[in-house]
Amino acid sequence: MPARRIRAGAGVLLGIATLLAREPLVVVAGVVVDADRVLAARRAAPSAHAGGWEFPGGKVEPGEEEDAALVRELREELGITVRVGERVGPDVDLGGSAVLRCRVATVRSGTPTPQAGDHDRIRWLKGEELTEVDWLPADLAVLPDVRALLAATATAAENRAERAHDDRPDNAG
Ligand SMILES: Nc1nc2c([nH]c(=O)n2[C@H]2C[C@H](O)[C@@H](COP(=O)(O)OP(=O)(O)OP(=O)(O)O)O2)c(=O)[nH]1
Repeated sequence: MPARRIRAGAGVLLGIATLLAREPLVVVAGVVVDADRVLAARRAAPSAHAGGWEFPGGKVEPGEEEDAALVRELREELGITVRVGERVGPDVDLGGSAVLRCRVATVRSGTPTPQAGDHDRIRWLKGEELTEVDWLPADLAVLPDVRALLAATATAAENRAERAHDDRPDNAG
């Protein structure tokens, strides 16, 4: 093989290796919604984060899909099985080449209950209650998008209820 082609191939490999090396660690967190409310969890550990409220989740392990990681974390931490949906808000820099990435989730089974000592309280919050808890700093960047999501969900539910009301035979014009 000519030296020029070997050098080109090595360059491509180096480029890929550099890109992989720069891939940040993703902490995937669930914006678990139920109608017009979202689930918030208070961290019990480690001490640097204890007392701070967050969207529950954890680190995506090497080779693991992001949504599978979120399903695993919420099962371990809260004993629920979730369906994972779209991303919410921006990736938030956590320092040390890690980012917080939030995804919508809905509960398929179970009732959220702190399991593994990671959390000591949970709350279901409406949009107007989001400021009632002391969020971890990174999560503040996601709150406007969470508020918008809850507002959109509430509007969609109202529209569905109105349509159902209009469709009832006794309301037919
Ligand atoms: N899960 C989660 N972590 C957050 C949020 N906001 C925030 O700054 N973090 C930080 C706290 C931690 O330093 C890091 C996530 O670590 P973690 O302890 O939840 O992850 P993990 O369950 O995989 O941890 P471990 O296996 O290493 O114990 O991200 C958030 O909303 N959810």
